[in-house]
Amino acid sequence: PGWFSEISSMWPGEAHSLKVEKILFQGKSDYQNIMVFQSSTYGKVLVLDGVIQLTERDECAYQEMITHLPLCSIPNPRKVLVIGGGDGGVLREVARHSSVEKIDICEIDNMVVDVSKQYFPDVAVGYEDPRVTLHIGDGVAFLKAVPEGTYDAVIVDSSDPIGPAQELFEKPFFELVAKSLRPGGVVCTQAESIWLHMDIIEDIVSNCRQTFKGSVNYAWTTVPTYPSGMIGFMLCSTEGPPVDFKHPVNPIDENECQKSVRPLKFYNSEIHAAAFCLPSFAKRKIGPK
Ligand SMILES: NCCCN[C@H]1CC[C@H](NCCCN)CC1
Repeated sequence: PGWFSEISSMWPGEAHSLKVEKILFQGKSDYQNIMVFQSSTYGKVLVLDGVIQLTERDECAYQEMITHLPLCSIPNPRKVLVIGGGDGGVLREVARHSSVEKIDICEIDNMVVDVSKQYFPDVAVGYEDPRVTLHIGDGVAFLKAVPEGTYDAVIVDSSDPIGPAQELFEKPFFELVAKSLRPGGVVCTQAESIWLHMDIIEDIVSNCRQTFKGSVNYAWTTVPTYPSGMIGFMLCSTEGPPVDFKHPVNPIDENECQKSVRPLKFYNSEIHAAAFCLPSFAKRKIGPK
């Protein structure tokens, strides 16, 4: 009874609110405050330090796009690394790709994993796949220990630059990601909103263009419960076999009902291509040169 409002200095002067039926969990990990509540119209909601991470109703848009934009852009992804993504939703989506043999995930906060398994079983189902290995720790330290050229794809499913994920938006991290990828390997990172954080995005694009010598593209999707109703992604590839992110070479059929979980709710090949179309104000600043 009452309302949750997502008030943050990262989006001054605005706040998205959700009607609360019941608070289900409140706790504090070594890194952040964690809350779960039952909303009236978006299912259960996961909140970290007052910022909405996912809701049962619209998490499909984010988890499917951040996963299939990179994985459908290369012919045969085999080894995949997820940085962050402790809720398990990205793992659920990576598991749809039968070519994948190994899925490593490095999440800094074990409480996020435990809370997701308890309150969001349809999201945390990703942990049940036998190809998954969970590493609890800092993504930068993990990448420093990874042999060069290990992964075909890296997915950086982070929270926002204020908090534990701060370093995942800086150049040294992008350089470590580039080293961990094989030639023609791909990375997809959570890349904020062009309505709210164009300055941050310009820095990210600049750092990526210096670090990834293949292609660098910004894509986006709608997520009703993220501020400004959308979220972007940086799609980059390392030097090597060229990657054309706008044309998925490895399509995943939205009706393909593999042994794994439910059919895709959001992603398909048309929306993959459309995701790279930018409004003019954004094209000028972060569009292809
Ligand atoms: N697996 C879901 C994790 C969600 N990642 C992020 C959670 C915070 C959210 N803030 C949006 C801020 C405005 N761009 C972005 C996605």
